[in-house]
Amino acid sequence: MAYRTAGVIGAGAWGTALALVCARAGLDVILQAREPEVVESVTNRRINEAFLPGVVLDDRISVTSELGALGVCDLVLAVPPAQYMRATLDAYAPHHRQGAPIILCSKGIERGSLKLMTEVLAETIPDAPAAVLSGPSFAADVSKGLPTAVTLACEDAGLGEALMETLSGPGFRPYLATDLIGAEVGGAIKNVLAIACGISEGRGLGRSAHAALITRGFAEMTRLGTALGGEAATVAGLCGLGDLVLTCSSPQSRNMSLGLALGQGQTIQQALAGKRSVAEGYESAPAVRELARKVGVEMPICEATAALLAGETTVDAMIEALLSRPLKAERE
Ligand SMILES: NC(=O)C1=CN([C@@H]2O[C@H](COP(=O)(O)OP(=O)(O)OC[C@H]3O[C@@H](n4cnc5c(N)ncnc54)[C@H](OP(=O)(O)O)[C@@H]3O)[C@@H](O)[C@H]2O)C=CC1
Ligand SMILES: O=C(CO)COP(=O)(O)O
Repeated sequence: MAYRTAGVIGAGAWGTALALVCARAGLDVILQAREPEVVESVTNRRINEAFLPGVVLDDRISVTSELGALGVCDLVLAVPPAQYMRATLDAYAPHHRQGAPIILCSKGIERGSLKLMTEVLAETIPDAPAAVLSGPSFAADVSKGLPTAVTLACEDAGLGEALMETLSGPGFRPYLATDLIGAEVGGAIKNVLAIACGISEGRGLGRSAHAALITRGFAEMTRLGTALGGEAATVAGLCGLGDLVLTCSSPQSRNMSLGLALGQGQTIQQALAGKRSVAEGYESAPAVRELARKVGVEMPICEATAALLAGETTVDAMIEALLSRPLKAERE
């Protein structure tokens, strides 16, 4: 089918950047924002001052506070912070147009249930065809039209191909996958690892430690992804390794910059004070730790980061604990 109208749920930086991607691909877009201030800013000034300042939005994008307005959409991108995905989809469910695919674009694991976003979707809007869009993609870069490549995962390869073609544009290249789990795990875990890399950077541990954290972190991500039924090859793609490299390498990342602040000696309260934007690694870390334990997967970097974020340890004790772990074979 030809998709004409896209709905975007969540007008944070990423939802707004993805609305631009859809508009540039020739779709009419309805962007749903929870906050009246965002609706006002987009309606009257054509910018999202709160979450993506300085970027003029395409005329094809209209904004609404009403989830019900998305009932006419041929496809929907869900982009709230992961911990709000369930409540958001529950509220949207009665309005959803039968058969319209939902592309999950948030990166995280639900606390409490320890569920991935596709599982949350299956429990809230069970009939909706699901896809996952994830990869190295800063909203600021994408909104400027800078070249970006992401993974688009969909179990129905035909639908995935249609979505890939619909969303692609000169600066935006989705690559197709069929493994939803691998795609989701990569995006969720890289945020926790980026906090760890930020801590290392903030503490001045050097580039060698940074490379070691990325590599051993990637091993953790792969172990969890495969234990949950995902494929190692997916985790090694844009949605996993690609996003890990991006997020761990740039203070432009909210997660890495949170880690930087912690490594430089700020408390968590100080590091998060006054921030409206979400650091998903902080939000998902307890769920990642619990899930790893539940499925019996060793994830020492994520465990240590979760412990620090929970106030159970200090930066120095965290580093000491990681460096004094028993020596072992690299492939274990
Ligand atoms: N920013 C980026 O570069 C990228 C972000 N992502 C992912 O996209 C997701 C959204 O992040 P991002 O757009 O950056 O978010 P931002 O930090 O820019 O904005 C915060 C978002 O939280 C929403 N929000 C706040 N409180 C609630 C609530 N109670 N219920 C529902 N929504 C709420 C806001 O919605 P509202 O405006 O309606 O208040 C807004 O969309 C995250 O999972 C993130 O990891 C993925 C790739 C890139
Ligand atoms: O997911 C992202 C880039 O792919 C954005 O990372 P941050 O949420 O850490 O800013």
